[in-house]
Amino acid sequence: MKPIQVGLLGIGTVGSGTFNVLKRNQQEIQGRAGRGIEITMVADLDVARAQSVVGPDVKVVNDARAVIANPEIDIVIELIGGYGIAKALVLEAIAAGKHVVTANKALLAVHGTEIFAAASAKGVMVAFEAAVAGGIPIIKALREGLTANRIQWIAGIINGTTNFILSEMRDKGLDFDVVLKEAQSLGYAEADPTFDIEGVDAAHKVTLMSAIAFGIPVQFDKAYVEGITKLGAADIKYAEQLGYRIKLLGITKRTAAGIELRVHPTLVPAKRLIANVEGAMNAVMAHGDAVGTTLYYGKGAGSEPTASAVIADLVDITRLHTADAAQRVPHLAFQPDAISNTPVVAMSEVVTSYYLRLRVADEAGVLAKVTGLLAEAGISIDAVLQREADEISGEAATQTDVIILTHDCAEAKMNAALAQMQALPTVLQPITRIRKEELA
Ligand SMILES: NC(=O)c1ccc[n+]([C@@H]2O[C@H](COP(=O)([O-])OP(=O)(O)OC[C@H]3O[C@@H](n4cnc5c(N)ncnc54)[C@H](O)[C@@H]3O)[C@@H](O)[C@H]2O)c1
Ligand SMILES: N[C@@H](CCO)C(=O)O
Ligand code: NA
Repeated sequence: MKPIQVGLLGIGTVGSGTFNVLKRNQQEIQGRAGRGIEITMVADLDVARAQSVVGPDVKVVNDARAVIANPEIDIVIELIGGYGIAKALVLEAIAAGKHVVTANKALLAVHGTEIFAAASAKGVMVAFEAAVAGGIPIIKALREGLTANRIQWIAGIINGTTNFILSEMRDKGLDFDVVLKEAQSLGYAEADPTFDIEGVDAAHKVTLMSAIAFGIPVQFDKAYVEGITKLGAADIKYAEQLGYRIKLLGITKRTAAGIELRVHPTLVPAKRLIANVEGAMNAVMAHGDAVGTTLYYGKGAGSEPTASAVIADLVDITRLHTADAAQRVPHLAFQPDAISNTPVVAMSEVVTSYYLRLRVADEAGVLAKVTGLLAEAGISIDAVLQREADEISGEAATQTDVIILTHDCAEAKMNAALAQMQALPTVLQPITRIRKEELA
C-alpha cells in the first residue's frame, strides 16, 4: 500500500523533531501503523531554513494553504502555534476533509469546542497528544487506558519552565527573577514567558485533561489561574522545613458541587513521588475509582519528546483512516451526545488547606491576634512555625515570619480571614498564601 501522505505546517522546534524522528524510525513506525507515513510537503515562512531541515526531496512552500489544498495529503500537522493563523488553518484543513494533528494546547483549550464539532461533522480526527505534557502519553492514558474508571481527580506538573524555576529556587535558594533569567538562557522559557510563569500554559493543558476525564466541554475561561511570580525563596524554604515542596500544579477534581479546574502553586508532602519531579520534567497523577492513583512522568517539552507524541497521533490516524467514523475514539473520550453540563465549581467554594506566611512586628501578642482571627473565622490550625527574620535574611530582629498551616476550609472563608489579618498594623507585608494538597 502507498504510504499515507502528511503535510506539515510550521517546521520549528517541534516540526523539525517530528520530521527527523519519523525519518529515523521509518521502518518501525511503518510496522506499527500497518502503512508507511511520509511528510511530503512542508509550509514555513522561512523556506530556506525549512528546506535545509528536510533536504531536497520534500516540497517546501511558504503558503500553508497550498499544503491544505494538495489532494494527495490526508493528514495535516499544525505546529505553528497561537490562536490566529493556526486556528484558521486547522478549520480549513478540517473543511478540506483532512485529519489534523496539533501540539497547540492554547488553540484547543480556547477554541476546542468549535474545532472538535467541525471535525466530528466532517468525519475527520483532530489529535493532540503533544499538546498536554509533551512526550508523556497522557491523553491516551486518560482517554483509553483508564476508560473503565470513574476518574476522581488529576493533578500534574505540566509546565517545564516553572518546574525548573521552582527546583532551582529550592536547590540554590535563589530568587525568582534570577532563576527565570537562567531558564531563559537554557531555552526552557518562551521568548515571552508570561504564559509559563503566570500559569496560563498549565491551565490550557489541565483544561484539556479535565474535559477528557469528566466528559465536559473544554472551557479555559472557567479555570482559576495563578502562576509563580509572587512566590518568594523564603516560602520554598519554610515549606521544606514543614515537610512539603511547592509545585505549580494543574488540578481538576470531581466534587459534589461540580468540577474543580485550577492552576496555582501548591504545597505537596515532600514524600510524594510528584514532589520529587525536578527541573524541566513533567508528571501527571490521575486517580480512578478502580485503578487508584496512577503516575505518568517524562519530558513535557523539547523537540524530539514532543515529536514522539505527534507521531503517535499520526500512527493512530493512519490505523483508523479507513475505519468507520463512528467507531473512532471520540475527541474528548465521550461521544458528542454524552457530553454533560456538570458545572465548574467557583474558586470561592473550593476547599483546601493552606500555608500562610506573615511578616509581622516582633511584639508580644501578635501571634495571638492572628490565630484569634483564624479561630473567629472557624479556620483550624494544623501547625505554626516562627522564624526570626534575621535567620533568613540577616535583617535586624525587629521582624518575625509566622508560618501557619491550616486544616481544610473554603476559599471564600480564607479570603475573608486574610483580609482581616492583612489589616492588622503589626502585619508588615502582603501575606503569602499557598494552597496545600495531600494528594493521598
Ligand atoms: N517547543 C516545545 O517544547 C513544545 C512542546 C509542546 C507543544 N508545543 C507547541 O507546539 C507548537 C509549535 O511550537 P515550536 O516550539 O515548534 O514553535 P517554533 O516557533 O519553534 O516553530 C513554529 C514554526 O512555525 C513557522 N510559522 C509561523 N507562522 C507560520 C505560517 N503562517 N505558516 C507557516 N509556518 C509558520 C515558524 O517560522 C516556525 O518555524 C506550539 O503550539 C507550541 O505551543 C511546543
Ligand atoms: N513552555 C512549555 C512548553 C511545553 O508545552 C513548558 O515549559 O512546559
Ligand atoms: Na502528551
